[in-house]
Amino acid sequence: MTSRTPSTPKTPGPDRIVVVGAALLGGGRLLAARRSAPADLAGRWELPGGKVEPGERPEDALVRELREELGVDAEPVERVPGEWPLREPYVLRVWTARLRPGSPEPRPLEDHDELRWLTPDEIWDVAWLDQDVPAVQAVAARSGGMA
Ligand SMILES: Nc1nc2c([nH]c(=O)n2[C@H]2C[C@H](O)[C@@H](COP(=O)(O)OP(=O)(O)OP(=O)(O)O)O2)c(=O)[nH]1
Repeated sequence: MTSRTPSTPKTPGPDRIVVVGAALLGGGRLLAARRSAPADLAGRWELPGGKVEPGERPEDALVRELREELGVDAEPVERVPGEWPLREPYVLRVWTARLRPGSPEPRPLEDHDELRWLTPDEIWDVAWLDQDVPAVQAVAARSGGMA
C-alpha cells in the first residue's frame, strides 16, 4: 500500500457564506465605499453589501444591505459572472444595481466613512480591498461606459 498525504480541499465547501457586493451604477459612475471597520479593512474601498442570511435570496440581501448601509432604495440589475474568495468561509458575488426613482442619495450610515461616485477614468484612483480588485475589474469590463 502506498501512503498518501492527507490533502485539504481548496475549493470552497458547502459551508461557505456568500457576501453580496453591489456595483451601484448611476450617471455613468460606480459607487465606491470606504470601510471604517474592522481595523484591518478600515480605509480601504469596497463594493457596498454584506452577508447573505440563511434562507435569504442574494438579490434580497443586496437590497437590504444597501438600505441599511446607505439608506437607499436600490434594485439589482444583473449578476456579474464570477465568484471571488474572501477570507474563509466567505466568497464575494457581485450584482450591478441602480437606485429606484425617488430613492434618497447614498449616505455612509454604517460600516463606511466616505462614498465616491467614480467615473470610468477614476475607478483605480481609490485603494480597493485587494480581494475586490478582480471583482471591480470584472465590473469595469462588463459595464463598459457604465451608463
Ligand atoms: N460588503 C462587502 N464586504 C466585503 C467586500 N470585500 C470583502 O473582503 N468583504 C468582507 C468584509 C467582511 O468581512 C465581509 C462582509 O461583511 P459586512 O460587514 O459587509 O457584512 P454584514 O453587514 O452582513 O456584516 P455584519 O456586520 O452583519 O456581521 O466580507 C466587499 O466588496 N463588500
